[in-house]
Amino acid sequence: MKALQHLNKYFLFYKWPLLLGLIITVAARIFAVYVPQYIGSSTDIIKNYLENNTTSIAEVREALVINIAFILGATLLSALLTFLMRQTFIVVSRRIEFDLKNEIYQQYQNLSLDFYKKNRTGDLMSRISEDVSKVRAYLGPAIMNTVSTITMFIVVIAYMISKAPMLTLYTVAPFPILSYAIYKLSRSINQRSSMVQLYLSKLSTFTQEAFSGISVIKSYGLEKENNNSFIALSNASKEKNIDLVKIQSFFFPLMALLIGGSNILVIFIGGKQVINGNIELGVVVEFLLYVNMLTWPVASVGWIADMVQRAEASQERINQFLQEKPSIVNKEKGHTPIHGKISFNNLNFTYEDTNIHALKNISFSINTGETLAIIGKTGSGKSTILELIGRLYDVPDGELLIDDKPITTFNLNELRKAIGYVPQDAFLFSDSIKNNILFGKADATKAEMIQAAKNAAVHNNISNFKNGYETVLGERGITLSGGQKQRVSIARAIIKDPEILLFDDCLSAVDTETEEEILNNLHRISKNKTTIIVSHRISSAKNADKIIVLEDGNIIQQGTHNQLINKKGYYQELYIKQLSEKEH
Ligand SMILES: Nc1ncnc2c1ncn2[C@@H]1O[C@H](COP(=O)(O)OP(=O)(O)OP(=O)(O)O)[C@@H](O)[C@H]1O
Repeated sequence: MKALQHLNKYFLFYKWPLLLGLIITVAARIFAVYVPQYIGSSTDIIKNYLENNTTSIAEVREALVINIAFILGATLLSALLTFLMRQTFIVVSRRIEFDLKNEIYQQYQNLSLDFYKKNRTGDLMSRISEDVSKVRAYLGPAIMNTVSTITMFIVVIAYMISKAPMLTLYTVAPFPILSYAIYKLSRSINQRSSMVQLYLSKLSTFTQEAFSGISVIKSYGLEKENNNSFIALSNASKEKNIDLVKIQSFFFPLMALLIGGSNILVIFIGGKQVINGNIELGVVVEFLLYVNMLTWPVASVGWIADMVQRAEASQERINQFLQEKPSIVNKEKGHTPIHGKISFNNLNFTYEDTNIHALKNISFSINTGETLAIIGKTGSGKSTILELIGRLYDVPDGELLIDDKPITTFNLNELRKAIGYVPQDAFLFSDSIKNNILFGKADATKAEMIQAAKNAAVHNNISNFKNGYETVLGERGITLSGGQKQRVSIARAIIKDPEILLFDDCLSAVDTETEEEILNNLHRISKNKTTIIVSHRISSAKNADKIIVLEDGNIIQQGTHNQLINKKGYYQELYIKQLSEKEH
């Protein structure tokens, strides 16, 4: 139960509704207990009338009517209170579920990039959905049923003992067996339903992949093979479902068997006591009703025990993530204005997970308002430089200075607000183009949005869509071409009007003419900004104030375009190669 202690703060927060729920539950159960008493008493009234005939039929009728009125009243009150009981406990459990999901999501947002590298997306999703659901089952049904069962037990058993102690003993004797049997059965059912869930998620992952990659499947003519794989998976899933149904079918027969056993005991032992004159017939009737009334709570002890165990395991998984500390810590909460000078001094960087030494003894500097181009073969460390400037990773070896101060001395939020970053794989949300651009600045005006799109040379494309900026992208909407995606992503960075602009090979999918147009626009709007352009193309780099050439994590050349084309080396070779490609 240690992991579940995390939920205590929520219990404390919702203590009043929970206390109310407790009072209501106790009251509901007390009223429910009255019903068998009146039924038992009515049986005795009829029995006495039939045996002795001392009372008149009018008196019997009157006594029965009073009893029926009490039965009705107690049932109605108990039903009303049971309704309120659910309203309090279940509603509180839903509220805590909501709070817990928010807590987890907020933690996900705070955690650094390395956390996402270490953990699979499916795992992140299942902890915030399935695990929270299991914890919710503990918060709602489990606690509600526990309170209800305990109350019912105390009230009913105390009453039964006061009426017929021996008969009570015989009546409750099979209960532990019932609880244990249901516990075992619930465990088995839950294990099997976990398997069913697992196969369900395998099936949905499979179909999702198949649909996303449908063009590959079709172009390779693999429809049949794909279909067969689906059938195999689907069959396995069906088997798991059948396994579950088999064990589920035991549930109600087992309950019926155990209730039947208890009923027989009550009739047998109670009947003997009635014959001996120890108790009235009405008591046997009452006990029969109590047995049936207690069966579900008794069964639920086993069910709840399993539910709590599962909730405990789930909460443990949730706590694991909640206790993770972000590897990038914001030490500075105050205002730290950024101008945009960036310096790397003897910087080394190794990715912890792969142990790849991505940057080796890197030193360069770029002043506010200047443009730096980074050229280099694939895997040479270009993106890593940009990620370090965005402080997606911290640098253990060497210096990374912004405005001549260590990057860690800046308020992390302000640093990231000061950066407009266009990643290599332009990611757009399944939302309208407008919202995708405004992601960079939520309160931007329409004119600002259009200007950003014009600067990114994508305004004309967007205007040609039927719904213009309202065009929805992604699964529900249209698919943009690679170049269009890149340009919307550039517009998103530009609209932010940041001090530092980082472009990671984001012009690779646009033609050279459009590239030229965007670069000219950037040159105009980034006069006071620091701009870094990562590219494989000389055309993107040639106008930069400074160019560095990377190879295998080392700076192998640096200078201006004119200096570098006149020096033997990678840049000159690339220049000649791309020049001749252009001419052909
Ligand atoms: N998140 C990561 N975790 C581990 N290793 C990484 C990670 N990102 C990059 N690397 C490795 O670091 C090296 C440099 O990668 P980087 O992405 O910086 O190169 P790049 O020059 O931008 O390449 P490209 O032009 O293909 O984008 C590569 O060997 C790469 O495999």
